[in-house]
Amino acid sequence: MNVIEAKDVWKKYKIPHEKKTTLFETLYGNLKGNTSYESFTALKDINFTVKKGEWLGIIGHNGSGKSTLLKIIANTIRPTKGEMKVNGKITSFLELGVGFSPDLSAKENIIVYGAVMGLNSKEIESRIDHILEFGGLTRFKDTKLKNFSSGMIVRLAFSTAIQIEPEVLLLDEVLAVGDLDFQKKCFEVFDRYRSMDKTVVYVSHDLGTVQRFCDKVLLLNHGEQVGIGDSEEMINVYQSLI
Ligand SMILES: Nc1ncnc2c1ncn2[C@@H]1O[C@H](COP(=O)(O)OP(=O)(O)OP(=O)(O)O)[C@@H](O)[C@H]1O
Repeated sequence: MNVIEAKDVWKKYKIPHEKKTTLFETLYGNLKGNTSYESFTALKDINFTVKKGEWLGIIGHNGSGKSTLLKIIANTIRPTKGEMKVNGKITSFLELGVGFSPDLSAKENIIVYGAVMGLNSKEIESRIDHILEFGGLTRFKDTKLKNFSSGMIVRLAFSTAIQIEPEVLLLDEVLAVGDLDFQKKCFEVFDRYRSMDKTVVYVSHDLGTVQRFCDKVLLLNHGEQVGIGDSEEMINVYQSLI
């Protein structure tokens, strides 16, 4: 069964030409209607499928369109052309951090997120301690998120996401924010996910983990799909582009 299906997906962004630095310039420019836009194509004709239980890696240089593609899968942005179909309860790592509220404590954010993901209060309660422990954040359970470092927020986001156990998980550079201890814990979870038939889309510059965990890899270059296939083969193609 295909969990994710991308068909002829294109994404174009509109980039304003003039740089407006003040509110007056922005309003005045808009009134005059003289803002000109340039179209930038971030993704060109992307096609792939991901089956249940498969791990798809997405690799490519900075700006090649990886995060844009992940956002389209997560349905936070829409493709300009084409179609992205997703079957299953999806947790986007990108969205998760964004959904957190800075004025709530770590514990309160977990409760809100769990409720949004459809868990009842008993199910949430039983997971809170483990989530905080996994993220190394037990001491900070009553601290408001606005007092967290960006790394702590990402750790809380990831720990919450994996405990909620989504069917499809989108991961963007999760390991980049953690220390070695956190990375080790992530690998344990990744191993568990692989044995549990979870579907994962993993965007990373860390080619070692991509090769270790992904069944297949999509290589992007300047928004174009260079290829999709065997992880080792695609990593070799990527390295030959450098
Ligand atoms: N909202 C936006 N408006 C205009 N251009 C954008 C927007 N978001 C992304 N882009 C452009 O689209 C291109 C692809 O960006 P994207 O973030 O998807 O790349 P990436 O492969 O994830 O990069 P990185 O490896 O640096 O995270 C970049 O050139 C970026 O500047």
